[in-house]
Amino acid sequence: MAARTFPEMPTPSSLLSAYASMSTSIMLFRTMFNQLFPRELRRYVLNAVRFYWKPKSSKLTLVFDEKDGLTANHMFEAAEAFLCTRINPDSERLRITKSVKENHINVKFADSETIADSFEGIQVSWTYVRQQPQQRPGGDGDTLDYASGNSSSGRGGFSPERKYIELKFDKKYRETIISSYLPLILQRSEQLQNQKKIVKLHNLQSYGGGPGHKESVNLDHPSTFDTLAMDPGMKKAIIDDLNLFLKRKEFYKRVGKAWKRGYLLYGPPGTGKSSLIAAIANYLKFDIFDLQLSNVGGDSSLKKLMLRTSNRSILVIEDIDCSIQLPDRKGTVLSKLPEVKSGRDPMFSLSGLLNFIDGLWSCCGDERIIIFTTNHKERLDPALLRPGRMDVHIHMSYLTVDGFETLAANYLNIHDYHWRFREIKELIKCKKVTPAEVAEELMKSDDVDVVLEGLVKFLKRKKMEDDESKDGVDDDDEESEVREAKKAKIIS
Ligand SMILES: Nc1ncnc2c1ncn2[C@@H]1O[C@H](COP(=O)(O)OP(=O)(O)OP(=O)(O)O)[C@@H](O)[C@H]1O
Repeated sequence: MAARTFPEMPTPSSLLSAYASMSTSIMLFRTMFNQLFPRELRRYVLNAVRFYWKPKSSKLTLVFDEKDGLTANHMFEAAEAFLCTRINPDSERLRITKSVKENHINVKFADSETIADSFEGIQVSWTYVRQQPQQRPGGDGDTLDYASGNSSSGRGGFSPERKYIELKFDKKYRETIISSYLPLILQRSEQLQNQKKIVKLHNLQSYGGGPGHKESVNLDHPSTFDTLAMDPGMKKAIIDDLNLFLKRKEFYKRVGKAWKRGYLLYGPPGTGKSSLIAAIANYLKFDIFDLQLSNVGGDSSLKKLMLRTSNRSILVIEDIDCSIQLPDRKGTVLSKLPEVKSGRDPMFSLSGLLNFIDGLWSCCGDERIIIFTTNHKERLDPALLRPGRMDVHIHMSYLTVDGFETLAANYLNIHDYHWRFREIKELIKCKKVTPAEVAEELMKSDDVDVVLEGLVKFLKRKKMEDDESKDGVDDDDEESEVREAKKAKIIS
């Protein structure tokens, strides 16, 4: 068998000299390259190579910075509010906030947490990022104003803390996300803000208050449409009307009318006019501006007060017949201003007032509701009652059987039946009694049987007194209704 021959193996010294000459050539080439191509050109070429060779990402990231320059970025706030409703149950870190004025605790997602969401089948992921203040290059130990996040030096220094939210998704859904998902987030966050809104009661006074006088307080009135004792059909009609009003921004613009709605609430005292106003405010989350017309000196003072009201609010003028000079249908003045101070013009006509408010709100008012209340609808200027002036007239009447059931559920927690109900309902049907009177009877004890027995006695007594004093007085006379209800309120 012939012996196998191997090519001649390089010796270690020849390998070493080849390596040395190659290194020398590379160094020589590098030096020549550096000398021939300036640094900027080299960087440019390198970047170009990197750009074209880098694998392209299929993901797009949208960044919602907390601030847009010096102003708050509404999109950041909206995303933050929206994400509170999307927190994963297995989150490991959450932020908790609450301001003194808020009466609830906010649970928010914390830095570095990621939340997954989906929209029309598109998977997206949200990340909250908080960048600590960083020293800028060129800084030489400048101080940082932690309150404002500003550096005290113009050169270098610290960049302030930066908070932002990142939204990542597949690039091909860019249009859908920007034109549909983001508007949805804005809309949801508005709804959430609205739910949390604390309704305020503002007192519109032209003369200002004394020391310690508060112009606005939180409206703590618990009245809602659920707690209101009134005809269920009427309640539904009011809610539908409010909902329609809210939806009709474009409609009002199209027909060239101020986006406002006027309600006239009338009926005897104690039938729930104020409670209905509070229920409307709580339902819409609109602030209430209470205007005492008797305190208003004239047009200019009224204008100033009106300019203090805000959009999405209810302007309330209670007991309109007592606070303004009202000519009756024949033109004679029925009620006078309690006090006419010198220099003021007391001669407001309600129609004039409405014209004035219309004019003002057409140019600078949105989503406004105006509510007048009166115990004497028959005294109002007919011009005010014409269609188109006050859009809805609501008669708050005496307690009905349905209304009693609502009160029994609210005050006594009885939602179905009690053996006393039959007798009580019969008495309510044949005797005019206000919800306020019955509500007061229902609060007299914690014992349901004692309370209902007391109510039966009260209704019987009222019926007896009424039968005795009736003597030909017309029951339909609204004046007598009011007198009677007022008397009952004082006695109880
Ligand atoms: N319809 C109602 N439903 C529930 N509670 C009512 C109703 N009406 C009156 N009440 C009770 O009676 C109290 C007085 O009622 P409210 O002040 O709303 O009546 P009003 O019609 O505005 O009276 P006034 O004309 O004297 O201002 C309320 O705090 C509430 O507890």
